Amino acid sequence: MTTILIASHNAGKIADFKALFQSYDIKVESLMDYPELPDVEETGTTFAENALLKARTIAKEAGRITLADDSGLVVPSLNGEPGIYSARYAGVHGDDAANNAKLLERMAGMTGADRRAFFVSVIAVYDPATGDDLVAEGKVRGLILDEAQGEGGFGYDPLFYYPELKQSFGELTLDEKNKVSHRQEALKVLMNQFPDWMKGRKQS
Ligand SMILES: O=P(O)(O)OP(=O)(O)OP(=O)(O)OC[C@H]1O[C@@H](n2cnc3c(O)ncnc32)[C@H](O)[C@@H]1O
Ligand SMILES: [Mg+2]
Repeated sequence: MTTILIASHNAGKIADFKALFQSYDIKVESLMDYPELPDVEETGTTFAENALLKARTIAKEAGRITLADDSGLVVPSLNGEPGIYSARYAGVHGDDAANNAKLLERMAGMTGADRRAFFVSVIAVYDPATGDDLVAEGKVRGLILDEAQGEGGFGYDPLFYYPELKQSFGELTLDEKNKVSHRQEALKVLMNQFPDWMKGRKQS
């Protein structure tokens, strides 16, 4: 079976990809499986720059085709916050509870259309043998709730209300989220546009 390396330490994101890649019959490995690989500092100013930075750095270190996702929540009424800083919005990287609390605080008093938000995922793949890369983007629109709903998912999922299903992402199962999420859309675009890339190449 083909295996793809995902340049991520985020358990929630990795779980999303493991499930998403099942339909392509591709096995997923991540930085959790390779503690010797470095942490990549996200110094880019856009999701795409950071996704490419992570994919390229790890691909070169590992000597393998590598995929990275840079993603986040964008709230237009907060001028795009938390955006590329989503994982470290409240200061500590990966502290979901603190990030969610900060978001609610920043949105206190906002109602109606001001609570609109969207998730973005930019996925980059890099081939260290050729220097080729691929980039694709997905988005999903929703509203930020006044308080958390549901225990599922990760990150901002319990605060992200998805009107089409009348539930928050935190209330959805992994499979339900993976049918509509920004991440599945980005991956679908990537796989449709470049079928040879991951479908055809034999890894490991
Ligand atoms: O860089 P890696 O190691 O992949 O892990 P990370 O958590 O730092 O990942 P990002 O830099 O891409 O930051 C993404 C943040 O955006 C938020 N986020 C992204 N996708 C999400 C999703 O599907 N559900 C909820 N929150 C999400 C969440 O706070 C993530 O930590
Ligand atoms: Mg990160």
